Amino acid sequence: MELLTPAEMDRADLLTIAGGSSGFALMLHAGRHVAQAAMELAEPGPILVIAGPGNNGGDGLIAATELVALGRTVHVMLLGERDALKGDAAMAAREWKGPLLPFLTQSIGSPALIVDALFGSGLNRPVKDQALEIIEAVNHSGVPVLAVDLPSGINGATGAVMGAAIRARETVTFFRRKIGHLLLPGRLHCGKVRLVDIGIEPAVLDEIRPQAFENDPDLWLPDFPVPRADGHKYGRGHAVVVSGELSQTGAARLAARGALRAGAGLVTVASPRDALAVNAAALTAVMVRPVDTADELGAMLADRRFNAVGIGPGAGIGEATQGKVLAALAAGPAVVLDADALTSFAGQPEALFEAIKSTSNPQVVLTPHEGEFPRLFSDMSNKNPLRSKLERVRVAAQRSGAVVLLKGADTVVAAPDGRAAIACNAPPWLATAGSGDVLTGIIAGLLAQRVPAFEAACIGVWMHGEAACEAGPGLIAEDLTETLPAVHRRVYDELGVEY
Ligand SMILES: NC(=O)C1=CN([C@@H]2O[C@H](COP(=O)(O)OP(=O)(O)OC[C@H]3O[C@@H](n4cnc5c(N)ncnc54)[C@H](OP(=O)(O)O)[C@@H]3O)[C@@H](O)[C@H]2O)[C@@H](O)CC1
Ligand SMILES: Nc1ncnc2c1ncn2[C@@H]1O[C@H](COP(=O)(O)OP(=O)(O)O)[C@@H](O)[C@H]1O
Ligand SMILES: [K+]
Repeated sequence: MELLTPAEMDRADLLTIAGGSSGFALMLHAGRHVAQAAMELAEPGPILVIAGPGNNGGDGLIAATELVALGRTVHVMLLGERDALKGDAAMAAREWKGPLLPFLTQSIGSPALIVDALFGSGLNRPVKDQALEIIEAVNHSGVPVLAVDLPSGINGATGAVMGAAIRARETVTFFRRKIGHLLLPGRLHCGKVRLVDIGIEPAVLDEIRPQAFENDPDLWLPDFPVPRADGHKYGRGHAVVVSGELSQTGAARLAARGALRAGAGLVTVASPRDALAVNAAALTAVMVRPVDTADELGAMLADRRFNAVGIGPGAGIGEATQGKVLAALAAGPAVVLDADALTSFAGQPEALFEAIKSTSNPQVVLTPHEGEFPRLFSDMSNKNPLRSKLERVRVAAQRSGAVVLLKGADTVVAAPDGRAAIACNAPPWLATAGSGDVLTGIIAGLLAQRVPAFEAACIGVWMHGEAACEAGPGLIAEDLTETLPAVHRRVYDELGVEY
């Protein structure tokens, strides 16, 4: 499903109003949904609504009015003067007939639930002074919080904490989720996100054309590769994984098994001769082939049946790996570059980007983690607080000409054309040695089945996260390939494919 920036949400609002609805009607729907969620969440006892000076506060005041009508005791605190409210928020304030408590930490007390309607998508600077004190006091109170639209203090476009932010039990948001609900740290502040309909027609999206999506099957289901009844293994592609030296061959084997489990018809490990015996002894369904140099790899890949290559896990850092990367890009299969394949171009990323842009096959995926990413995009590290992870990855994709996948709990995949997907299905136990190697292999396996690069990266990330959920806590990288069949079955169920 599409993800919106606050600016895109404002356009959705304006297009709806231009179509004949009123802004206040949207606010009434929003406030009522918030009240409904509060009824479900609150234990018996009073409910405190903390309202801010804009329309987020307006939603809170409608919710407060509705909750009283539903028989609850409600207290309201307002930041600023009632008379200073404007537009729809001023109309909402006229609906609230009760008193307003002073905007002080002492007013919080110990309610059954706090409705956080302080700031939503209109947050435009770091919170300070009174608002900051209230946010911190709410977080310290231990009272469950229901956030309206966004936990106050979270930037809806970036997920950043602007000074301080509410930690909510649940967040009710309207029409479509915002990017800040998925990107960290925002996601961690939202609790469960409840998406409600407030009367905005999905048709407005035809005009807004959002380019960010949640990475879930809705986004790529038609591209999911399913073996054909009349097919054979050669029809499912032949992936190659490049192995490192004798002492570091395990990473390539993990990737190779990932490629096979992702559905590649055949997988071959291109192994240095001195590591051939160790690779051959540890592999069964995966084949091995001696390859020491970039020239040898190029010669092997001249056989176009090898249609996808994964390089990087355990490859070794330096000129030898650089050469193999350039040989793979020149040969024309789809390519996924990870780990050492990326680090080998640290300080000279232009050579890599040039090779990517001049390849005859534009299906190239880069899969850095946050440590590797600035080695290629030095001005785009996560130390730069002005750019969100989404923006950083989009810039990287545009600059490199490749699909870029930046790993983490909120893995972002972006294509050079601006499309981007944010994942939120990976459990924390996925952060374990070798799990990234398996991801490289899964993507290579999908590319071998001719899934386009953006979709291959998205499907790979999603399946990897699901495989980790399936394996559960205690997961080691080897488990991921073994739980992938259950993940395939789940996608088959969604596609209605019998098995
Ligand atoms: N769009 C839609 O379709 C719908 C939107 N709806 C709702 O409207 C919400 C957006 O409303 P919004 O635009 O009025 O912004 P909002 O979040 O209330 O904040 C703006 C106010 O806060 C202030 N302010 C900002 N930062 C501050 C700071 N750090 N510290 C202190 N003050 C700060 C800012 O002040 P100013 O910049 O003017 O000084 C202004 O007064 C959205 O989240 C959703 O809940 C729904 O009703 C349904 C339909
Ligand atoms: N906190 C987290 N929650 C969920 N997934 C995570 C988290 N941290 C890392 N991951 C995932 O774990 C994998 C680690 O990959 P990587 O850093 O390449 O490790 P390795 O090099 O050991 O294989 C990536 O898919 C990444 O997205
Ligand atoms: K809020």
